[in-house]
Amino acid sequence: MNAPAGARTSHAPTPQQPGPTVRISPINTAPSTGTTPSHHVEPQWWPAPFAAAPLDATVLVPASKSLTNRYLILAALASSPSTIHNTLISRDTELMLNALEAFGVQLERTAQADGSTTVRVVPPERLAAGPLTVQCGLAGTVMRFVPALAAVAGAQADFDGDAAARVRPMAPVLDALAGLGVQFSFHGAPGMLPFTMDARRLEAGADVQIDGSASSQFISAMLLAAPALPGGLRLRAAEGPLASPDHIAMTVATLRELGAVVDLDEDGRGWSVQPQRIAGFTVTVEPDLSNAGPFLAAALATRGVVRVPFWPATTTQVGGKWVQILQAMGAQVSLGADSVLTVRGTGPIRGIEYADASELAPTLAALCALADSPSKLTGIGHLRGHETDRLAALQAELGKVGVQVTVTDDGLEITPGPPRPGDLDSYEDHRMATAGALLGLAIDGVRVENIATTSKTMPDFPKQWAAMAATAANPAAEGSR
Ligand SMILES: O=C(O)C1=C[C@@H](OP(=O)(O)O)[C@@H](O)[C@H](O)C1
Ligand SMILES: C=C(OP(=O)(O)O)C(=O)O
Repeated sequence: MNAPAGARTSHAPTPQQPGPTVRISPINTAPSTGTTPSHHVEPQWWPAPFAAAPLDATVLVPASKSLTNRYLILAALASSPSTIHNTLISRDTELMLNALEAFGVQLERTAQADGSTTVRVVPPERLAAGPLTVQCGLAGTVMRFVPALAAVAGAQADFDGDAAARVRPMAPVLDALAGLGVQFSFHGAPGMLPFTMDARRLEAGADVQIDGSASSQFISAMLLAAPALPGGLRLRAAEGPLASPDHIAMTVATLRELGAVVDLDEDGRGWSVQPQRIAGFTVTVEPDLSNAGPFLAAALATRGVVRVPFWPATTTQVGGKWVQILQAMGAQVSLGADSVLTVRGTGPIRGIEYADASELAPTLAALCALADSPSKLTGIGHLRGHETDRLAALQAELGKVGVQVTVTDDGLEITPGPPRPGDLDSYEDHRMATAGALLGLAIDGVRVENIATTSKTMPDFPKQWAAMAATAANPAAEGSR
């Protein structure tokens, strides 16, 4: 992964010919009305497709949110233009693209013949220092990563997001930036959105300590900005568990891939990043392996076959762990020389004990709900601060379909029972919505509220899910992009 700066790094096939440059209509980034408590909206119920027979589908999964938003931040900080092939276009990445434009970054989108989008990122000589406004929606990567970018820009910036974003933890990354001389004024609860920051007196950092127990994104934010900070950065995690450690490793790998020099302390809890201007780069974003999860799990849930093309041979995505997880739960999994991952469900689903599932947890919990034995998920206490309190949400929603869920200090114990139909709430949480879809595939009579919330990372989810489910009735049909 240690390619020289500016090297082409290829993860998935690069679109062959650039198509015409067009302005692609942006995904709606406005808060959905359901997040505004004062505004009553009728719930939109989506009848989840039920598969009465095994699936036989191939699903083209769109690009990774986590990699797209990391590459976008690093392209904004680069010394020359970058080209990001297979950029994810979804609510979270539109919010990031909008934020970059506020800092004077020029973006040129090209629609490719294969349906993917290439974004050329042209950073300004100096990032704009505002005053400017950043709308974070419910995107953790925007609300945590962009304040660090604003610090590097020496900017004055207002940050806000959805109602649900205003209760997501922020303080550790803001404290770390305050340690570098950034000033904050909070307009709601201290340490939370909305706030105004003033980074005009940014200082070179000595050692910075950061609490990484509520989200890995605090550490990732500081590391992504680190090469551009005066003097680089020496960062140590404070005592306590590290949330979603795979995402920190992804950040380090992405920085190194683009030529940054990052040294890791022996205990894995400290990072030294040298100051440097990263050169512009060309990359192709991998498919989102976390979003592949519900589709792959569907093979197990229906004792069918699901294939995902362009599966990377090696990856830093936590979703790469689906291979081991699904095998442990009873699936046959193979990765062909053609990079197609094939998952086959042939028998009952086995329960699992699993640590650090991170963003895979809602889908995994739904699969555990369909198993023939209990499961235990640990290392996910911090999911209380995700798009919603996912531990409470999973307990409530799995309970509706007959599953007993105990919430522990750092996870969930899941004991399946006789399944029953139910109406499942999604809490403005894309992964609760996709977990509901998976349950509905196996349990007849499930409806999911506000399936459109999947636009956070996968706007075509309902269409692709329906196409996959339709292969149960007609084994010749293929799930389509
Ligand atoms: O850096 C990232 O891209 C992410 C880090 C993780 O956040 P947490 O550490 O808050 O779990 C993950 O859950 C989120 O979906 C994406
Ligand atoms: C936790 C998630 O998102 P975010 O990047 O908003 O934290 C997620 O996608 O599961």
